[in-house]
Amino acid sequence: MKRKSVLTIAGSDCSGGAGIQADLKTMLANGVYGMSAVTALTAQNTTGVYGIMESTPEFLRNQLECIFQDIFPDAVKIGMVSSVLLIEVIADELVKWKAENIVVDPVMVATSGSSLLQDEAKEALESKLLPLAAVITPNIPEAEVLSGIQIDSPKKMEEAASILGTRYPGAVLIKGGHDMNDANDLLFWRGKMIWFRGERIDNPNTHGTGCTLSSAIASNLAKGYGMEKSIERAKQYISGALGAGLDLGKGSGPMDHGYALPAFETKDVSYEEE
Ligand SMILES: Nc1ncnc2c1ncn2[C@@H]1O[C@H](COP(=O)(O)OP(=O)(O)OP(=O)(O)O)[C@@H](O)[C@H]1O
Ligand SMILES: Cc1ncc(CO)c(N)n1
Repeated sequence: MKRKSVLTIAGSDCSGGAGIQADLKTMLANGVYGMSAVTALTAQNTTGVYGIMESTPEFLRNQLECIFQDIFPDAVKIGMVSSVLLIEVIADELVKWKAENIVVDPVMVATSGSSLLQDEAKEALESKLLPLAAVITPNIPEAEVLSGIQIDSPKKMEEAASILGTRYPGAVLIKGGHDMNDANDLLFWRGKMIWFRGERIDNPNTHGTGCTLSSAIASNLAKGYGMEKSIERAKQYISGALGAGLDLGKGSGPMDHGYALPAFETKDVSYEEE
């Protein structure tokens, strides 16, 4: 039996809610075979990022070669890549292997406020990775940095999307999770603006929402859905994962990636604290 496969190139989150761990859980839940090339180990939890240890460029290349030579991914999601040399290796490998359906989440700052991108790497991200993407998925602060304009209204989101959509060949999805009123995301694609309306779910546990959305989009593209359908289904998935109301950790906790999975465990594994 064959299955569509997706590769994530991102950082590890030892607390399991974001990064590689969120990506692989999302891929499993969305019916694709997940693979990972680790760019960095992070020591983090729901309250913050306390350490980063990067992969060497050589070892990242080694991981990518192993993957592409063997199980060629139907889509690739790129998350945290914090240094210029790692960005160069990724761009080089993706071009060499003619990777398709590339989703770039330009991760700059974690939900907890910690920086995940070195200053000089921002330019490399812009010039080397964003041009390879079928879609880029900045949140509002990232879209402000990339477009150079301040975003304080839906009109400004449209302006930033159009600046980025004109600059890069792929689609641009600006995520509205940082808008406190609702959770509407804006897609600029092939000259059209398309709003994806999302009801804001009252849940403070949003660790890893960005990683999860981009992995769900990559999974859907791998399965052959078009761009709009892939985003629509990814939003449905993330709303379900947030709405499931998992509550773990002392800070902004993780979502329930497995909310829609038939689990092997038949006992009810959820419980309320006394
Ligand atoms: N409270 C919420 N209710 C419903 N949808 C939400 C909520 N918060 C975020 N989302 C959705 O989650 C997705 C990710 O958006 P967000 O802006 O949070 O990304 P991000 O900032 O990159 O995430 P991260 O916190 O992982 O860095 C978007 O589709 C957004 O609309
Ligand atoms: C490893 C990693 N990637 C991305 C994010 C952004 O949420 C995070 N917190 N950690």
